[in-house]
Amino acid sequence: MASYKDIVRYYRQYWGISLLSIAAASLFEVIDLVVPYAIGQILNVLSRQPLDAPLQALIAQISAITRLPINRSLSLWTLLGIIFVVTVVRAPIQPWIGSWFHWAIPLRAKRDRTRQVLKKILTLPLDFYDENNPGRIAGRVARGVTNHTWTYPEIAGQFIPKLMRVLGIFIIIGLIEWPIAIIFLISFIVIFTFSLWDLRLLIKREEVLDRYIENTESRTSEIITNIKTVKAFATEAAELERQQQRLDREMQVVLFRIHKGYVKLATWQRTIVQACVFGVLTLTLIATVRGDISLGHFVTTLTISSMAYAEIEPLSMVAEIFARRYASMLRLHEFMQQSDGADASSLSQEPVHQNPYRFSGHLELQQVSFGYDPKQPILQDINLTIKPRQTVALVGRSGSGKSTLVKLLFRYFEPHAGQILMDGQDIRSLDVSRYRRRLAIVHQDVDIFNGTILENLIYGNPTVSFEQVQSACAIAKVEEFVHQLPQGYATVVGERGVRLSGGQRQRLGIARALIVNPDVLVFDEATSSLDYESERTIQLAMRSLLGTRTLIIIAHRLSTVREADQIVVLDQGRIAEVGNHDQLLHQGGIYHRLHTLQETGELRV
Ligand SMILES: Nc1ncnc2c1ncn2[C@@H]1O[C@H](COP(=O)(O)OP(=O)(O)OP(=O)(O)O)[C@@H](O)[C@H]1O
Repeated sequence: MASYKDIVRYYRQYWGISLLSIAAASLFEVIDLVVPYAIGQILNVLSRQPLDAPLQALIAQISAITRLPINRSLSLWTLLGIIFVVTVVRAPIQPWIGSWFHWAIPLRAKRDRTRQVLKKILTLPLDFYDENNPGRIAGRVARGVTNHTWTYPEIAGQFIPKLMRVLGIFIIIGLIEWPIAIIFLISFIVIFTFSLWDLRLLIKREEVLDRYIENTESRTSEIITNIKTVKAFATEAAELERQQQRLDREMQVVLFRIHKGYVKLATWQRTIVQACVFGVLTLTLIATVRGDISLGHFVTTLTISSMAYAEIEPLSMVAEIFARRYASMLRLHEFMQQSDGADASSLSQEPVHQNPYRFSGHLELQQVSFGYDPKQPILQDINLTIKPRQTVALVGRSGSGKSTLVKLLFRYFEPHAGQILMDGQDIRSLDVSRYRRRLAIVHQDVDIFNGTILENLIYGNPTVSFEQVQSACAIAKVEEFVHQLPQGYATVVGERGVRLSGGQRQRLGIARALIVNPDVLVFDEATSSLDYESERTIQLAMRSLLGTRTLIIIAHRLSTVREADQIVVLDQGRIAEVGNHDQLLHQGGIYHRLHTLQETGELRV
C-alpha cells in the first residue's frame, strides 16, 4: 500500500538542495515581518515613544561608527534603511533562491520519475496489461506525475515557508505581549487543525472520484481502440449514454460531496478567522489604553496578527489542492509498487551481434503444465522434442493452448510444472533478454510503429546492414510492395503515414523477424486473416525458410502446415497426436477429421 511517505520519497534524491531552498524561502517569509515591525517603531519615533532596546543598541553603534548624533533623524533613517534592505535589496535575490529551485527540483524529478515509470511499464508482467487497458495506465501515470510536479512548489515554496512565517509572528507578538501571543497561537492551531480534519474526509471522497475518473478514461480509451466495432454495431449512442452516466456520477461526487465540502469548510473558517482578528484587535487596544504596550507595538501586533490569520486561507487552499491531488499521487505509487514480471528483461542495451547466446534451436518440453489461473490448467503434461532446424506445426481447436505454449517459450509466463530446455539448458536459467533476442515471432496482427518502413524493419536489430535488410525483404516478399510506395523504404507508415494492407504488414513482420536472424522463428497464425493470394505469398516466404532454422508454425489453415516435419495436435491442453501430414492423415484421428472438414470447405478449425 502506498502512503504519504512515498510522496515525500519521490523527492528524496534532491533532499539537500530542497532543504536549503525551503529554509531560504522560510527566511524570506520571516524577513517580511520586519516591515510592519519597523513601521511600528517609526510610529513610536514620531509619537516620541521609546524604541525597543535592540534597536536603540543598533542606532548607538551606527552613531559610534558614523559619528552622527543620536536623534530622531538618525532613528528614522536607520529604520528606513532596514526597510530598504528587506524589500528592495531582497527583491532580485528571492526569485533565484525561491522560484528557481521550487521549479527546478520538481521538473528534474519529473524527468527522472517518468523514466522510472517507463521502466516499470517495460517490466510489468504481461497479465497486468491483460487486466488494465492503455487508457487507464496512461491516465494514472500522467495524473500522478503531473500532480507531484505541481504539488512541490506549493508545499516547499508556500506551505512550509508560510507556516514558518506564522511561527515568526507568534514569536514577535510573544515578545510584545505574551498573553495575546498565546491566544493567537491557540486560535490559529484550533482553526488549522479543524481545517485539516475536514480535509481528511474530503481526501477519502477524492479517492473515490479518482477511481471513477480512471474508469471513465479507461472506457474512452477502449472506445477509441475499438472504434471500428463501435461503428459497425452502431453502438455510438449506447456508448455515449454509458459515458454520460459515468460523467454524471463524477459530477455528483465533485459537486455535492467534494466541492460543497470545501465551500462549507471555507464558510466556517472565514467566520472564525474574522472573529479572532476582532478579538486580537480588542485585546491589543485594551493593552494599549492601559499603557501596557506602545502605539507602535499596537500597530505591529495588529498588522502581523492579521497577516497570520490571512495566511489561514492560503494555507488551507494549498492543503485543499494537496488533498485533491493526494489520491492520484498515491495511485501512481501503487502502480510503481507492482512487482516486475518474472519475464522482465534487464533493460540494458546490447547490439544483436554482441549477444553471446547462439542456439542450434533444439527445444525440449518436459512434462510442461501451466494455467493462467493455477486452478485451471491450460496446458498439461506437454512432452515435445523439436530438433534443430525442424519445422513444427501446432494445430488444434481454438483455445487448445497453442499460443500459450509459445508464450511459455518466450518466457512471458513460467510453467507451473516441468521445464523447457533450449539446447539442453532450462530457459529459466538463461538471461531473458539475451535469450529472447535469439527468438522471433510473427503475430497475426503485426504491430507497426510510427516511422519509416526501414525503421520498422530494423526495430529488433538497428545495426544491421542495408544489404541484409534487402535480402530479408526479398525472402519475405516485402520488396515487391516497397518499390511501389512513394518513398520506398523511407515511406512513413503507422500512425501518420501510409497504411499497409494485412498481407503487407505480415510480410513486413516476417522481414523484421528475419533481420534479427533468429535461431527459432515462430509464426502465430500469420496467415489466418489473409486472402488466398496473400496467404500464398506468405506461404512461399515461409517455405523458403524451411530448414534454415527451427520454425514453429501455429496455423488454423492446414494447407500452411502440410510441409512441416512434425505436426503437433493439441486438444484441451494436451498433445493428442504427433506426426507428419501423411502419418496423421493415415492415423485417422483429430487431424484427419480437421483436414477433411477443411478440404470439404465446410468449416475452419
Ligand atoms: N492472458 C490470459 N489470461 C487468462 N486466460 C487466458 C489468457 N490467454 C489465453 N487464455 C485462455 O487460455 C486458453 C488457451 O488460449 P490460447 O490462446 O493458448 O489458445 P489457442 O489454441 O492459441 O487459441 P486460438 O487458436 O483461438 O488462438 C483459452 O481458454 C484462453 O481463454
